[in-house]
Amino acid sequence: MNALELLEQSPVMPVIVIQNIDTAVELAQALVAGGVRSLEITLRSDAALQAITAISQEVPEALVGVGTIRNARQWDAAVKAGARFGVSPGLTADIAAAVQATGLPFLPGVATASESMYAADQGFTVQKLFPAEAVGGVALLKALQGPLPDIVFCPTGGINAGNAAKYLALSNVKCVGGSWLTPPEAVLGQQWEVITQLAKQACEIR
Ligand SMILES: O=C(O)C(=O)C[C@H](O)[C@H](O)COP(=O)(O)O
Repeated sequence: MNALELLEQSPVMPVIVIQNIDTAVELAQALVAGGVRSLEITLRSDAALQAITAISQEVPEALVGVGTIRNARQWDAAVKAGARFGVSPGLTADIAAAVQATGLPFLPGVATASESMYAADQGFTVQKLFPAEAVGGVALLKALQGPLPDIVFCPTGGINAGNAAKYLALSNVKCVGGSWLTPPEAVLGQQWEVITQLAKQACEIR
């Protein structure tokens, strides 16, 4: 699977923080039950790598990736743990080289035309616009379409059920990312039906 095919899996990619390893597998199952297969597990918690391994072993329908990659060591560790794609808030030369060595789909974060051009130069033409709402959102994406028509974006940061459709209507957007499918209180309270409903609603946006 390449990065474009990854974005075509569902209109929303959940950005997930696993605080308690015991919730990882059931959370993944709840999202998959709602039709969301590609799961970005961020490296923002100590349980993240363990969660990536547990989900990749126990939820075969899920496509598990890693988020918040900030250096090449983290990428290598996540791939070893079972991550099949990666997402980063930005891009460094070291990360680009480490990702290229694995050949796995990867969405580098960009916030400006120059960053987008740098990432494309490194071979990444499918990118995450981050933090989407803060850096210009829909207006910025429309403006980038003229000079950078071949770049495809997954905007993330400040996107929710209320504004996702505006993004998904743009021709240079194939998917949006967001944490709203996994509200911490629903995850900690193990309200899996709530998560499944949020995932179902997300699949209907467009
Ligand atoms: O952790 C990462 O990998 C990031 O780069 C940032 C996240 O994608 C956004 O923080 C999600 O944004 P919200 O949906 O507004 O919560």
